[in-house]
Amino acid sequence: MLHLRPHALQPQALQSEALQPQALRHQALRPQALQPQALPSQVADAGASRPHYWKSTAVPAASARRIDLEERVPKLLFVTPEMADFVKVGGLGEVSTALPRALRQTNDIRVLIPGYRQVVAGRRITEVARLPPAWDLPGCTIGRMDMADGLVVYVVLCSELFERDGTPYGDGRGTDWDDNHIRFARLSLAAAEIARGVADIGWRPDVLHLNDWPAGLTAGYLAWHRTPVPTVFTVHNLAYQGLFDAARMASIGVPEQAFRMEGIEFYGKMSFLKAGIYYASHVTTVSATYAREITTPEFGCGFEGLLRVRESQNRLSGILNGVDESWDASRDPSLAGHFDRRNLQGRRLNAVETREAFRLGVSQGPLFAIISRLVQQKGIDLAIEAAEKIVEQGGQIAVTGQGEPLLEDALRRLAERHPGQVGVRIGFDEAEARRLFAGSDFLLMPSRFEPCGLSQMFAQRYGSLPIAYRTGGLVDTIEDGVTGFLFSELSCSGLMEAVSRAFDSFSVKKTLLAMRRNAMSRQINWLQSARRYNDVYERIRTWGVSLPAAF
Ligand SMILES: Nc1ncnc2c1ncn2[C@@H]1O[C@H](COP(=O)(O)OP(=O)(O)O[C@H]2O[C@H](CO)[C@@H](O)[C@H](O)[C@H]2O)[C@@H](O)[C@H]1O
Repeated sequence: MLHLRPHALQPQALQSEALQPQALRHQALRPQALQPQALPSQVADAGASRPHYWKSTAVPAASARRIDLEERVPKLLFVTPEMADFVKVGGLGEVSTALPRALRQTNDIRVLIPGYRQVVAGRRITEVARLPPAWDLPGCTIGRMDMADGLVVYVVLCSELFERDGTPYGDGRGTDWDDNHIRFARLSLAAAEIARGVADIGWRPDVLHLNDWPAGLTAGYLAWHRTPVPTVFTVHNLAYQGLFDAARMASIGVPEQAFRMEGIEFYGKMSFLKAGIYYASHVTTVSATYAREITTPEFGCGFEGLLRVRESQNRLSGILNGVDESWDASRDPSLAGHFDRRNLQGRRLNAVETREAFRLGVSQGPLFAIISRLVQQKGIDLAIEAAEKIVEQGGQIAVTGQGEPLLEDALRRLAERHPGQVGVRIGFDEAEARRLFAGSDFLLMPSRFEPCGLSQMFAQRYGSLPIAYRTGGLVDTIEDGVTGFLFSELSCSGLMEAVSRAFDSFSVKKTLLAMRRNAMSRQINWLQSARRYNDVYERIRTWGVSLPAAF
């Protein structure tokens, strides 16, 4: 029996998520639900992506060797709702750009992403397969893009679902799309059908790597269709659960038997996140500490019981994210001044430019940065409280990010109260963020929970020392007093205790310089993460897939 309890950590964005009761539509379609039809044969240009050896039986010796090698390279489909090459809302977008590229060295990895406007606009895309409608999911086309560096990206083309103004998840003003269950079921079913070979794109993955709730239902479709393809489900943030009214199950082909605790039911709703956790062969999350934390009631958001079971089965691991090579202060084209850990002079130019951009006065005091999605998770309210004291002590603060309107407003008001001392730019400009990492002295990151966190690692790489709550990936990446500052009590006074130590270090230049150098010396890269993922892929391929008995 699993012990599930309501969770307290759900961000507001989710509370508005598609929970309105909806009539059970198209119930008559359900029996056919588990038998998606064969695809139409008009597959344009599929040959282009199909390895030649699939076409020919007479293979010359040299090609045979190549084929042998090709066949031994694992084929991975990486399914994600965002990718910074095209569009990102936060850290998942960064991961989806960097990790597949690191994994390319040892795998034939391809990415599958929805065809948002930002993905398809002005790009050359080759149609490789068509998928018919299923339940309330409209038909779609699978397109293929070859990125400049050779990475293959498949795109689920369905303009009525994906080509909208806004973010991948909503209108960009805080409201999620009401048909997100259809949109991400479409993505997930496309992934499952590629794995089954029903969507013949001339390539079939050995393993699927699914990311966050928008891809979670893939594992469910595979189980319900009895397709023994191993899957890894990565939780980037347990607080986003893809919760929808159970009345919507029929519209996306979720079988009735799946609506139970040993399935996708979660406190009377259906959860795409739970589909991923329950049906995937292996669950990973993005740091070792968060992997432990989510098995506890404090951080488990109600999934701790199931996650404890996965842990006991050796099917839960924490794999730390990396930092990609573009984070190199000696040659980053976004920076106003270049530097490295031996010569930090160039940092000053970034500080000057940042102070100008954020309308801060000239100052000898420390510059604190906040570079974040502006959501409850990130402890922005604590930072705002602490800001008053930081300014009193001679510090300045530059904030960039966007998110919940209430937090955006509170930050604007903070800047109005402290002209020249606090600068706030709502929105997100990657180059400006990089200059801020490179020009600030400290990064404020009092996240209430943090699965891994990338910003603290970017800050360290650019010599800005993170000040963070002792939680999740922050524990695994910040050494207190050496490469940043950690505090243990989640309150304004807890944060201020670490801020005081930061002020102290700022006044002793030798200490500050030593800490900056320590932080910049941290060796964290995506190849380390890729090796760990490879171990997981290898293990689940060896173990095979056990399908749930009920289906
Ligand atoms: N308004 C904005 N628009 C666009 N980009 C913005 C932005 N605000 C910040 N960013 C950028 O997004 C990234 C933030 O990544 P984080 O990992 O710190 O948090 P996030 O909560 O998004 O990611 C979740 O997934 C990642 C990836 O696994 C985990 O590290 C993390 O703990 C988890 O919460 C940084 O690259 C930052 O520069």
